[in-house]
Amino acid sequence: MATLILVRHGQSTWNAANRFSGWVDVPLNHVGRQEAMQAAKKISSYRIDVCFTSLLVRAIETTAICLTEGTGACLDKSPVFKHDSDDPDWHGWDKYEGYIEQEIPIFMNPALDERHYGDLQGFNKADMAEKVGKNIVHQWRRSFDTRPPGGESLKDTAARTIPFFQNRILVHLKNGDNVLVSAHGNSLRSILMHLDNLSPKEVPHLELATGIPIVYEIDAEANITNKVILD
Ligand SMILES: O=C(O)[C@@H](CO)OP(=O)(O)O
Repeated sequence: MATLILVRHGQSTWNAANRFSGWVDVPLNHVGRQEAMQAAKKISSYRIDVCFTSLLVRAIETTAICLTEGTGACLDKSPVFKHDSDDPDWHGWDKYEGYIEQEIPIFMNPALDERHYGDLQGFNKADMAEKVGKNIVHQWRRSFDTRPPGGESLKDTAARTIPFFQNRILVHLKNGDNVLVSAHGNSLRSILMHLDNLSPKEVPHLELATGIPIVYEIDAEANITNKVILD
């Protein structure tokens, strides 16, 4: 038996500004770091053996905060990877009581990057809906096989996330390793569609909140025996 924890990164600066992000490497904002902290507390009772995340800092930073076991490490210093090195208060993780003894591998892979939003990246979602129509924007954002202009559909995203899940993540779960995956709204929607066996008609209704862990219990034959959303 193994545990798979999926968590969408905390709120980013462009989530707060309602802008299409995609592959634009925007960081968490203060709310997002607090959300990641809350996620860390919620999952602190689980042993994490291995992590997978994307190459985008909002997911990487969420992973790091999730591994602090809810101690609050690094919160006031984030963006944790861009702290001011001559900051007199900063001297690394050992400053925090939540220092983790266990070494946990973190694999960062572009297969888990958010869906590419093509020509929409950077634009405000409400403005775009005003310009081209709410239904078209909803199709771009939530349908399975409608591509945003110059971008990826959810189907395109699944074409990279599902093979990665099957070839790189599932092997750990079958070995009994507990896995944390911190990624993005749509890269995770494509994985949940696979795990929950959702149809292309059902998946447009699937929404993932920022920073809310979704926990699956998986047996040695890779069957899902339980699912819980820690909201
Ligand atoms: O802008 C994005 O990259 C995504 C996730 O934030 O937005 P949406 O939820 O609209 O697909």
